[in-house]
Amino acid sequence: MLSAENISVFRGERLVLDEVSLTMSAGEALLLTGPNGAGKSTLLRVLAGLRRPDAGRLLWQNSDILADVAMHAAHIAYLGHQDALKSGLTLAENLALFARGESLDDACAIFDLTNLAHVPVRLFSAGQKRRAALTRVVLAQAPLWLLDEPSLGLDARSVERLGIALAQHRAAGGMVIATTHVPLPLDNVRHLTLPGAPLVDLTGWEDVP
Ligand SMILES: Nc1ncnc2c1ncn2[C@@H]1O[C@H](COP(=O)(O)OP(=O)(O)OP(=O)(O)O)[C@@H](O)[C@H]1O
Repeated sequence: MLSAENISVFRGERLVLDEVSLTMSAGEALLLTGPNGAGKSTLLRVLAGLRRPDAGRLLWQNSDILADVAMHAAHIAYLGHQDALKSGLTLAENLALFARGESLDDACAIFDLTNLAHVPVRLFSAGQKRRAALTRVVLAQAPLWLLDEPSLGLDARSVERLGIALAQHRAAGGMVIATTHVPLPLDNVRHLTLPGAPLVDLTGWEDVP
């Protein structure tokens, strides 16, 4: 369903991803691992269509994703390091922006946020914000979840809930690609380890958006 072929990305003059390839089919899960700076988040952003690769091909059901990145947005739910919630709005208001007919009460219960439904998100703790952002991922009803360190800041019970959400998504034919530095509650998962640079080489360092 998703295929990435020989993806290369430069940041400044530095080759961050060097001909990375992967394929994903319905129900599969892939963990991206590797040291800090290896390019895991960069690869997720490329797969989300948020960053164009410098070389390589991205295919969704054999169609070129890069030819119509806007259309690809409907296939994915992306969770970055930032939780991308509107801090002045309550949780229910944030979720209402994404709900497609689902009950907001049911949505708030997925990560046990019912008691916070009408609290402005700016008052949430880091873990509560992460749970809210994960709720949004579930509500997106997208076949491909791209999750950058999804368990960051979660307590043990919330990690369990994440495991349930991931399993339900996969059982319904969904796919998951996640970066992580810690074990995630995922059965039957493949791993792709990005090697990272052997040395910190600041030659050619440049701030690139
Ligand atoms: N704005 C930027 N300009 C230039 N290079 C950058 C910029 N942001 C990140 N990089 C470089 O891109 C490389 C890949 O970063 P990326 O965030 O994808 O790594 P990562 O594997 O997700 O790391 P971590 O485990 O720390 O989250 C790093 O070597 C980093 O130095």
